[in-house]
Order: sequence, then C-alpha cells, then structure tokens
Amino acid sequence: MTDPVIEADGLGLRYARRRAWALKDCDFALPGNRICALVGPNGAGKSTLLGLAAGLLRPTEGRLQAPARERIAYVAQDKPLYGQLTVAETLRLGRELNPDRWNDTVAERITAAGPLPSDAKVRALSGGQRTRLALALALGKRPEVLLLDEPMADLDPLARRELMGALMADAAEHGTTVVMSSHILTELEGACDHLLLVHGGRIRLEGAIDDLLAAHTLLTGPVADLAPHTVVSSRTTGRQLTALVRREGPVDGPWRTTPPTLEDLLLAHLSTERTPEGTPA
Ligand SMILES: Nc1ncnc2c1ncn2[C@@H]1O[C@H](COP(=O)(O)OP(=O)(O)OP(=O)(O)O)[C@@H](O)[C@H]1O
Repeated sequence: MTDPVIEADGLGLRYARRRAWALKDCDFALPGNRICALVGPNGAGKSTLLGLAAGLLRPTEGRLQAPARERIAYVAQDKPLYGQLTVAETLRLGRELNPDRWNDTVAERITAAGPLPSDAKVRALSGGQRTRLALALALGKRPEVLLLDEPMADLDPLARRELMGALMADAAEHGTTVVMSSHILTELEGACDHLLLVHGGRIRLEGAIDDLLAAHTLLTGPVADLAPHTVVSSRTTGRQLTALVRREGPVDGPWRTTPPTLEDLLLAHLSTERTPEGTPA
C-alpha cells in the first residue's frame, strides 16, 4: 500500500450562516495512483470535499492533507473559465500559469479530439465543449492529483467514452491520482478502483472497490424480516458477507443472491435510515 496522497482526519466543514454541517467527522486515507469514485446523493458533501482537497475551502474542524495547490488540478462542476478569451488564449494562459509543469501535447490531444475551434470565444462554447477545454487545461497542468466534479455530465455518449478513455490512459501513464464525483455509476465502475461513499456529510464506505464488492452480497426476494445490512455467511465459501437487501417479488417467492454492483452498494446505503454514527454492519 502506497502512502496516502489525500488524508482526512476528523474533517468537518460548516458553511457560514448554516446550522448543518456539510461534512462532519470524515476520516479517510486515499492511496496514490488510484482512480477514486466519489459517490453519494445530491447534497451529500461531494463538491465540498473536492473544494477542500483543492485548497479552495478551509476545514471548520479537523484536517485534510493534500499535495500543494500547483500539483493539483480541479475541474469544478460549473467549469469556471474566462468567457472573453478564445480557446487558444485559454490554453496559452494555462501554459503561462504553470510554466514548470505545462504539457502542450496532452492539452492539444484533448482539444483536437473534439469539435473545439481554437479561435472560438469561450462564452460561445457549448456545455460539452467547455468540459473538453476544462479537462485539457487540467491535464495540461500535469497534475499529481486530478479532482473532477461530475466531469462527464455535459458530454454526449461518444465524447464521454473518448474523454474518459483519454483520462484513464493519461492517469495510468503518469500515475496520477484521480478523484471523480459522478451520479453515473456504471461509468465509474468501469474506470475506478477505489470508492468514497458520502452520505449526509459523512463517509459511509471507503476502500478498494473490488474488496468492498467482495465483502457484500445482494439478496433479492421477500426478505422483509432482514435488516438491510445483515451479516450473512456465504453458502459457497463460508465467508461473512454484508447482505444488501432488495425486497421484490411475491411474499412466498425464492431468494436470490448475486454479486452486487456499485449501484447496489449506493442504493442500499441511501435506502437505510441511520444515525450519524451508524455504519453498515
Ligand atoms: N456555498 C455554500 N454555502 C452554503 N451551503 C452550501 C454551499 N455549498 C454547498 N452547501 C451545502 O452543503 C451541503 C453539501 O453540498 P455539496 O454541494 O457538497 O453536495 P454534493 O454532494 O456535491 O451534491 P450534488 O450531488 O447535488 O452536486 C448541502 O447541504 C448544500 O446545501
């Protein structure tokens, strides 16, 4: 296991004039060279966590350790860019702001792969084109840590596949640690190897996705008397597994056990009412 690249210890953040905590008591250690899926429902605290990791927000309590700002690239949900600049001027600015690390080849590879005229003004770009430019700026910076807040939401399916592939290939080549929030879990499942599940401002699950999936089983059927996170024994291996319970079918119907998906894990957590301290069995 490599040293953590991002580490939180009792991390909490409460926005000014807000009574509720956006994040509370968060502890996690994200190892380097990982592609981490940051998932959770709307308002869970994902953007807040990314803002803290990017150094744009300060913890109200606790601590978050991450590389220095110049070694992090952050693509925020609204892709803030200068509207009056052209695409070419935006990339030139990226180069000027990151003279030591900037990599033209990477940035150009991302922009050239899609419909992004270099003389177009940023304010005239479509949502997907803005995303492409923001990702080119982020990767051109040659970051050690890449923080992406729902980066694919504006992209068409082809662009999504192409950019996701480019991101993953680049991260693998350079050992970049990526933290990516998204609600499109099927996409994350194919690309990510680590999971941070946030709900109600708390970290509910963290770890290698393969390990977490292997530690759970999906129980489908008339399992009304089973709590959603009951620990059961695997019939084949005897291993203790946490059952994610999905109630469906007739009351006297059979149970089925299947390996869960990332979506099953998330849905099981969202559908469980829990106390702030509550974590799955
Ligand atoms: N600038 C802000 N000022 C006050 N409260 C905020 C601010 N930004 C977020 N919040 C609150 O903090 C909580 C966490 O919000 P956050 O944006 O981190 O959630 P999220 O998981 O990214 O949600 P989504 O999936 O909808 O993008 C929410 O209750 C939200 O209302």
